[in-house]
Amino acid sequence: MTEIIDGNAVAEGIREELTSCVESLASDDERPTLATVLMSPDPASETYVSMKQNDCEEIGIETRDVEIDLDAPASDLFETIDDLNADDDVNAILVQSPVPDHIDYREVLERIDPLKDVDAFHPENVGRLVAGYPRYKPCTPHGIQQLLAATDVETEGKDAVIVGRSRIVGKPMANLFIQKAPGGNATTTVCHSRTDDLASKTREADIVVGAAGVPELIDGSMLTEGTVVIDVGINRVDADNEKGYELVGDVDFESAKEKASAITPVPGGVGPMTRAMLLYNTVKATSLQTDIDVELP
Ligand SMILES: Nc1nc2c(c(=O)[nH]1)N[C@@H](CN(C=O)c1ccc(C(=O)N[C@@H](CCC(=O)O)C(=O)O)cc1)CN2
Repeated sequence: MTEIIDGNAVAEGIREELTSCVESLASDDERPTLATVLMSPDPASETYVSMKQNDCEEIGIETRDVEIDLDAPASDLFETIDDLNADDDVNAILVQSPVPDHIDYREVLERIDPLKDVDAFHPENVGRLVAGYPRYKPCTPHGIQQLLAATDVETEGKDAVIVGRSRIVGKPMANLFIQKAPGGNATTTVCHSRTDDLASKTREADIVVGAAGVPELIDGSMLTEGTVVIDVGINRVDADNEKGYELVGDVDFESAKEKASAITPVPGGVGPMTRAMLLYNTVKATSLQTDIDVELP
């Protein structure tokens, strides 16, 4: 029987545990605050940011919501980040990606105070992760580690194949999988658009992580019986319904399900975990900044 991994349920459990951390910080007058900055040409970004704000509200994290016009100069965004860096009441900053073409995303990431960088995309935080002593783990790959743990999937000694080499998912996922730590110790291959014969790589895997941003790139014919399949893709494809689109993963769910021992759906798999781990990092950021210990899940 294939297990359908319920990301909403695992995320709900994590939110419940984080609620007591938030209350403990708040009882010391240090209620965590997350600032979200939205200047994104992707219509989906507004939805993601508002979901993140709702999650914060649910567990008692305060939010600051900044929206910047798409055609505003880069200096507007940089001044916003500077102000949030300097604001002692703000513990965590997130600039939703993608940003418009006239903004240098690298400059954005380098501008955010690394202690408030709850996406963990600042070079200092990336460096710490690569070196093996992460301050914050990037939300999506951390969420995947938590999903695998909740499903009792052992990574140690397993062959993990990641399809996609993005800054947000592919690269940090590989770094977490190769760490000498729980949820790591996997023999890890990173595939990408120039990989020859992708199917020959995915067929060798015990765990496949689809994170290429290509709808239904990975199908059942590319998998071996018993593989654990984690689908990171959240692609909006045109559909004849009220919204005008439907969400499709990087994995062809129906055919992959026939081979997988466990598989994440889209929606309801990795997406809710990305949001839950943002809350986790916001709580951790507040704890680090205030020297108040909390017991993170
Ligand atoms: N600054 C960041 N930008 C982006 C990140 C990120 O981690 N940090 N990741 C992605 C998008 N993303 C988070 O921002 C994200 C995408 C989707 C979901 C989610 O919960 N999806 C739901 C379905 C939502 C829907 O109905 O459209 C699901 O899969 O069930 C959460 C976070 C790019 N940008």
